[in-house]
Amino acid sequence: MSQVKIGVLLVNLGTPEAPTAKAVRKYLAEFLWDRRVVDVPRPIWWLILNGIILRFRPGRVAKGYQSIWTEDGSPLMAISKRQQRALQDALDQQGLDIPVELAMTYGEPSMETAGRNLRQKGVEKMLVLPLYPQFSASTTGAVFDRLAKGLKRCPHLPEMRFVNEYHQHPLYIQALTNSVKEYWKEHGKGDKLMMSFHGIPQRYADNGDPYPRQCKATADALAHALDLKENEYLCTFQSRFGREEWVKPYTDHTLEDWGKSGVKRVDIISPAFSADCLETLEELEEENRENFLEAGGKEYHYIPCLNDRSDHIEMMSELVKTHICNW
Ligand SMILES: C=CC1=C(C)c2cc3[nH]c(cc4nc(cc5[nH]c(cc1n2)c(C)c5CCC(=O)O)C(CCC(=O)O)=C4C)c(C)c3C=C
Ligand SMILES: [Fe+2]
Ligand SMILES: [Fe+2]
Repeated sequence: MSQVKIGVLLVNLGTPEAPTAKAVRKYLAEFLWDRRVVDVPRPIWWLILNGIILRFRPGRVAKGYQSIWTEDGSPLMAISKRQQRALQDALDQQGLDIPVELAMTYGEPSMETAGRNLRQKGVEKMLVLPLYPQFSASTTGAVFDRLAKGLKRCPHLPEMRFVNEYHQHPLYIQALTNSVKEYWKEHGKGDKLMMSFHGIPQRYADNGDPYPRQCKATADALAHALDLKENEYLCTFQSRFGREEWVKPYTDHTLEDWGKSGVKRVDIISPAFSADCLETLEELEEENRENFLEAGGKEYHYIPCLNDRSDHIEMMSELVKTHICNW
């Protein structure tokens, strides 16, 4: 390894500062104005976003955040901070002098704040690790854009490396496998394992976004590691937004079909999220549970995200070491 100091920038999406309509409006206004997320031409989108979405959605979504909010704030933020500290400890314990900072694509801590902190610690080479196992232009691509924007006025750029994805990394698949096996050991095994990934519009996939293909590859690798037969698991997509078609099969529709067709127990895991968040704790734990049970299902088991599990942190540490090799 070189003598020049290397630092790690861990990045996730961002979350509202409070579970209030005002804070959610501020968050959604920034997030949904990003062309990587919504690519509708700006004048039309400005009217829809400001005239409709930011008027009605924040109040409803704030109620969702209220139902999952913790003493340490939004789960996504609290867990991301724990991940940052745990990765820092893991690198320290290996005798590696590599500072780790956390940044969010939207809101705080911003790329500017985190970058400044790394610079103050003497970092000249920066490894950017977006915590999205599957590459999507709407998430990983947005990290890249936001980073470039944050560095626009920087007079001396750090040298950079960027982790695009790790959807089939053996330690990622291993950590997912461990979490499912541990869950089954404690709670027994369901009739089916649903692997529910956050969706994207089908049009984005048609235009070349590799995300759904990588989600399916993750799902198959996990099923293989768990020794599941084809009819024992399914890769589905959740969290639709807007009216256009999103990648299928849809999580909610599938759960309804399964409930109606006599599937008694479903176990559900969401491998695209490195930390539990609104989309898992509210949409999967609460909303979709109800969908399945109302359709006739009997038992619904949500398996938590990898969060700050030690095997997840070990995977991050290995990713860091591999990507800084010969630098
Ligand atoms: C895991 C990867 C994610 C992809 C891919 C993704 C794509 C994507 N998302 C939206 C719109 C919304 N997503 C929202 C919440 C949200 N999304 C992700 C991750 C991915 N999104 C996370 C981790 C979260 C939760 C944040 C939290 O605070 O807990 C929301 C906000 C909630 C709501 O209003 O429903 C929106 C909106 C689009 C349009 C998109 C792909 C184009
Ligand atoms: Fe999203
Ligand atoms: Fe959602």
